[in-house]
Amino acid sequence: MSPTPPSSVRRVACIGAGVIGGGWVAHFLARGYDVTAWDPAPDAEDKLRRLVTAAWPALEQLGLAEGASADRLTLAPSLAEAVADAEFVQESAPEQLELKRDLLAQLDAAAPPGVVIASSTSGYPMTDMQITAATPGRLVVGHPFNPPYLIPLVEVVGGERTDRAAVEWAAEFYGVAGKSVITMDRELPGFIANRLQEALWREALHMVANGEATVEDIDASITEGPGLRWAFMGPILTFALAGGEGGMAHMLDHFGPSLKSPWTRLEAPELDRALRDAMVDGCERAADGRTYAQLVAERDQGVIDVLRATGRLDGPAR
Ligand SMILES: NC(=O)C1=CN([C@@H]2O[C@H](COP(=O)(O)OP(=O)(O)OC[C@H]3O[C@@H](n4cnc5c(N)ncnc54)[C@H](O)[C@@H]3O)[C@@H](O)[C@H]2O)C=CC1
Ligand SMILES: C[N+](C)(C)CC(=O)CC(=O)[O-]
Repeated sequence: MSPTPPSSVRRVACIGAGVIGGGWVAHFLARGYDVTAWDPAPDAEDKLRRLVTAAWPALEQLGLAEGASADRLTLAPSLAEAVADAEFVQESAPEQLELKRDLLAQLDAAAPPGVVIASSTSGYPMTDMQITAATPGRLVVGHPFNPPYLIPLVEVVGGERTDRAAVEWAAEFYGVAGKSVITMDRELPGFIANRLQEALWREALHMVANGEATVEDIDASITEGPGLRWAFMGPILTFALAGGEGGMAHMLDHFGPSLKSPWTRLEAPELDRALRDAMVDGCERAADGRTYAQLVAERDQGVIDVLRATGRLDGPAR
């Protein structure tokens, strides 16, 4: 597969430098890689450098790799120049299927042979994105979580035409680069975590649309409730404890019937203007005057505190 073993990679290209591409750039810089970025927006370089500057204090707290420096970021004038000598490519362009198809085909044409190209897509199966690429075997999904420089998880999965070796190479590379990897052996829309998040998200939208709960109530129901447990113990093992000494068996026998009630609605609500406005207004109230930059700094410190408190600064919890 790739001409470079995962542990020898030094040069990474990040294509698309918005919220997630910029987060990947910050992560790879902090891990000591040389990073070349490309983004067609005229103000992309300013925004990217601002994002990296804002993230750097958090990254310093986590501990920078030897030689890591924000000065090792280069903005390339073209897509082809960005990937010309890359040893790994991370694509983070907008979530539009046609755009991703064209872009991945262009990246495949321009990147050195065998170099693995990963897409940050939040839910498209690679099978649907790789159809126009000349050598689709090296295209994988590497789905991160916001911000990629702090949230360890990456979900790795290939498409029908992806070589198994590319999936294995990507999983190993992300591990070397400090990520916590789940490798999936089949494609699911939304992968694992977004499928779960979407269920919660849909229920939240229904509650706001129907005036059943406010944005603030919904957020507090997670941060003051199950979210505290989920930071270190997953939802399934957590629920096993709900069965007391009887564990999951008692939990299912006791609460299984309520699954049929059902508590959830799970059909996507109509995202009409009224619901959109209610969500936006609710978030403004919840932000309570804090700017985007203040919220990012608060979130970053919160994630670091949780990682530290759960002993995960040096690797994933197991
Ligand atoms: N925002 C999030 O929380 C997460 C997003 N993702 C995925 O990451 C990808 C990027 O999303 P965001 O960073 O949120 O979007 P964004 O809108 O913040 O950034 C997208 C960037 O792509 C650039 N762009 C536009 N056309 C392009 C092209 N043809 N080639 C390269 N770059 C192009 C834009 O100028 C912009 O800077 C999407 O696939 C999304 O699903 C994945 C995990 C979380
Ligand atoms: C909102 N989102 C669906 C793009 C989020 C993700 O894909 C992962 C995350 O960061 O929660």
